[in-house]
Amino acid sequence: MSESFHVRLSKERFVFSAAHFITFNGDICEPLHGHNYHVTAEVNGPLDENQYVVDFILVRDALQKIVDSLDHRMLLPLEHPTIGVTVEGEEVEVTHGVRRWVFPRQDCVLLPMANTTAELLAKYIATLLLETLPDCTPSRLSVGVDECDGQWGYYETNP
Ligand SMILES: Nc1nc2c(c(=O)[nH]1)N=C([C@H](O)[C@H](O)COP(=O)(O)OP(=O)(O)OP(=O)(O)O)CN2
Repeated sequence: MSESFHVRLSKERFVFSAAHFITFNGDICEPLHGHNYHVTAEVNGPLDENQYVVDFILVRDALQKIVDSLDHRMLLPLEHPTIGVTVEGEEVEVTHGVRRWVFPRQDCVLLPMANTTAELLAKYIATLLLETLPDCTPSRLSVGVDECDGQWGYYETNP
């Protein structure tokens, strides 16, 4: 018989409201728009001395901090092949072809990813979560990001 345990954190307050745009199908670029993103996380592993996979509270508080850091921000990809993102003092200039936007630096989150899709945002959040919880070494971590009422992108890792 094989058995496994996991915990899942899926709370109403794991929400961030942020603006973004992505490109798709080559070089089609969305207009700037926003989402109320929802986040969930699932952690697998053996039980510890408390009979926990991991303390809900630790994961809850770490995930909440990450979610809050993305709330009310412009999400910008630093590794996009055709979206240019340049920090100039207190401003961020963003270009794509002939289009150009300028945002206050403090309103932006500059993200190490090629496109701000739900999938890559889920990977970013999972990576930060593992960094924030060095004592948590799950056999599997899955993070989901919902862009709009049921359109989830997931990232899963076996660290
Ligand atoms: N697999 C993915 N597919 C798509 C993603 C993604 O991140 N992963 N993202 C998008 C777009 O960002 C788009 O904003 C989402 O599409 P849409 O449902 O049209 O979003 P709206 O906020 O406009 O929702 P409405 O219900 O139409 O108001 C596309 N695909």
